[in-house]
Amino acid sequence: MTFRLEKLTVRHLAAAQHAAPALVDLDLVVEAGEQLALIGPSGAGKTTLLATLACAHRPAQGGFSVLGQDPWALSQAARHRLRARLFLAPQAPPLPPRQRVVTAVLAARLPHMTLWQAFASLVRPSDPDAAHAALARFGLGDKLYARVDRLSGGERQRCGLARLLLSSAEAFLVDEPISALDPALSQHTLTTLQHEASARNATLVCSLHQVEMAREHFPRLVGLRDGRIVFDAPREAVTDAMIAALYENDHMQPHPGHPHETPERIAVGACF
Ligand SMILES: Nc1ncnc2c1ncn2[C@@H]1O[C@H](COP(=O)(O)OP(=O)(O)OP(=O)(O)O)[C@@H](O)[C@H]1O
Repeated sequence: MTFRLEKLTVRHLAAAQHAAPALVDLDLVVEAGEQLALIGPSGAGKTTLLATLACAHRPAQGGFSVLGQDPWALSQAARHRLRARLFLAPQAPPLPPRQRVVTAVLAARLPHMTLWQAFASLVRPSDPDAAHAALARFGLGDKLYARVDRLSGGERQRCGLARLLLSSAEAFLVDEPISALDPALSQHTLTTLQHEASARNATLVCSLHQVEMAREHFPRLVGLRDGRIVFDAPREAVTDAMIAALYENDHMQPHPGHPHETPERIAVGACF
């Protein structure tokens, strides 16, 4: 089993005291190698849930285990090792400006390097062929030596996903990976992520705003709204009425427009 949540409640540290928790009483079990999509309106809690699974938010209440361990009962060093077995791909990867794409992609391996190897890899990319192969799978083979601040939004997004291919993570937590991509690239990107997860029997939890893509690609759909799980079902069991209810009056809800947790808090490059 990769994740087990029992009556899990999560509050943002920066949230007002009277504010409702971002996640409330969540019960969720995700088995090793499962692929599921998180869907739900803006502010539902999808990003918070992914960051919680990545051990970036300490839950306020409830039971939580990751790969058989309670991350918050571990020492900091042990939790760091546990995080290195997970990969969180944020919607907008925090790539350092002026860095070359090759260096940014190879940073996925930093958690498994010694300090000396990590330093040396910043000066001279350790394995450009591997970075090229990962980028090529997302159609970015020609950007190996481009500067990350000269990439388009969609290219940056795919550069962040190329990192995932180089990590040795057992679970991929991917936040809206196709929000900046056109329909053809979206299909290709989701398929690539899913193939990679299947090939290494990694768990894949992916938040998506494109409900039809979620239904087409993922065998299990979890609908979140107001921090609660509204449904958790195989795609065949998810009806149009359930989707309509999940998003009902969504257009009336203001977009939260909040800053997410800072990259520093989540980890360098959000790649553990
Ligand atoms: N850093 C933060 N500080 C305080 N509150 C936050 C923070 N990040 C999110 N929230 C609040 O937590 C709740 C869940 O937000 P979250 O970003 O997880 O939703 P989401 O489903 O990912 O939304 P979207 O689809 O718009 O990205 C919202 O009420 C939001 O305002």
